[in-house]
Amino acid sequence: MSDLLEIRNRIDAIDGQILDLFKERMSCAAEVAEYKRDTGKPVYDAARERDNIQRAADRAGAGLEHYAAVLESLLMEASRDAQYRRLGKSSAAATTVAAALASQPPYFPERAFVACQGVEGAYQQLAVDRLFKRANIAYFETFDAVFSAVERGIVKFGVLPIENSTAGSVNHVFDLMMQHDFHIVRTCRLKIDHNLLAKPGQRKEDVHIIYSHQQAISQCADYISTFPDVRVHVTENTAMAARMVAESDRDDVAALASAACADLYGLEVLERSVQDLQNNYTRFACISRDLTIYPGADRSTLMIETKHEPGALYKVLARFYALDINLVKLESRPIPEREFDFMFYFDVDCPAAAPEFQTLMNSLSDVCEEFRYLGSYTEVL
Ligand SMILES: O=C(O)C(=O)C[C@]1(C(=O)O)C=C[C@@H](O)C=C1
Repeated sequence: MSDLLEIRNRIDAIDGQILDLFKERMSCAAEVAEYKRDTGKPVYDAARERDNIQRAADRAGAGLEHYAAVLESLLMEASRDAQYRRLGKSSAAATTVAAALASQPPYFPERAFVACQGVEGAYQQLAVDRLFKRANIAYFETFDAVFSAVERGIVKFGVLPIENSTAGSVNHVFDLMMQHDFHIVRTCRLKIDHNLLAKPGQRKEDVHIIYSHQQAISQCADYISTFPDVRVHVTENTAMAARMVAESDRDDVAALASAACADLYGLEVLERSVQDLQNNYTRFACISRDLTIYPGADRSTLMIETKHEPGALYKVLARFYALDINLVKLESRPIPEREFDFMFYFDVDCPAAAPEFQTLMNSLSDVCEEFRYLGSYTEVL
């Protein structure tokens, strides 16, 4: 058996040779970039890349072809990246981000006219209060109406729930994102405590109907299962549920809603914090029609449609990896009227002004079918 140290010495020597060749390859890339500057040829050449990958796989032979293909892709990834940097080429998305950064306002507004779904007391309203010091709130019946109000300029901002730590993403909101034009300018995270609310004097033992929003029902599923005989009614939001209980002439109904709703609708809290997991948080997005990047924006959201081929998502992820950009959320939603085609939402952790973010914006279109930049923002905790 060979000595480990001796094998490692051989590996080090091989790595040295590979690195020398890598540097040589990268200086060829620089020459190619100059050629492309003079001729106006695009940096990305899909046919050439396909041939290179095939050649590498064939040459590596059985058992190694996959590794060789991945290695060749990574080499070309680095080559493309260096070429983009050298040429200082700016994609439409990178230009948009640069322009927004150049006209950055000094701070996030304290007062605003804001749209949210539901009625007074809904968690969205609590999120608006977390995001703005003083907000005039316009309530709409649906999430779609909130997007439309922002899109049409009726309000400057809209606030929508996007994900919950217990029940997951608010799929409906993600689906609507595909249909509307908007930007995310801030997000916030709110601790959510659901309470069992009923009319004064009502006993928990007599409750036979519970009203609440689907998300709250999911977050309290174990609690609801402790009621021996109860029917669950889904409402548009939790505050609506509280209002229905207050207006009902029955004496066996209760709502799962915020404690604020008890005061608002003259109800009593029969039981506090009844969600299954005490660590229950919801993230809300503050959207606006215009792209504004406020100071401190260190998170961005991208909507990406990948090619329908093996490794398509991997190539996008490799871009983040190559630029050392951390991914904090990845969500996929089916694209309507297309069979098993998906839209991916990525939240990335990277200051909007960082050079690697500019590089990302410049090079994403090479590895995906389409992408939309939804904005860069700060998350308020
Ligand atoms: O051959 C080219 O046109 C290059 O730009 C070089 C290279 C490579 O590194 O091999 C890089 C990018 C292209 O997409 C194809 C190939």
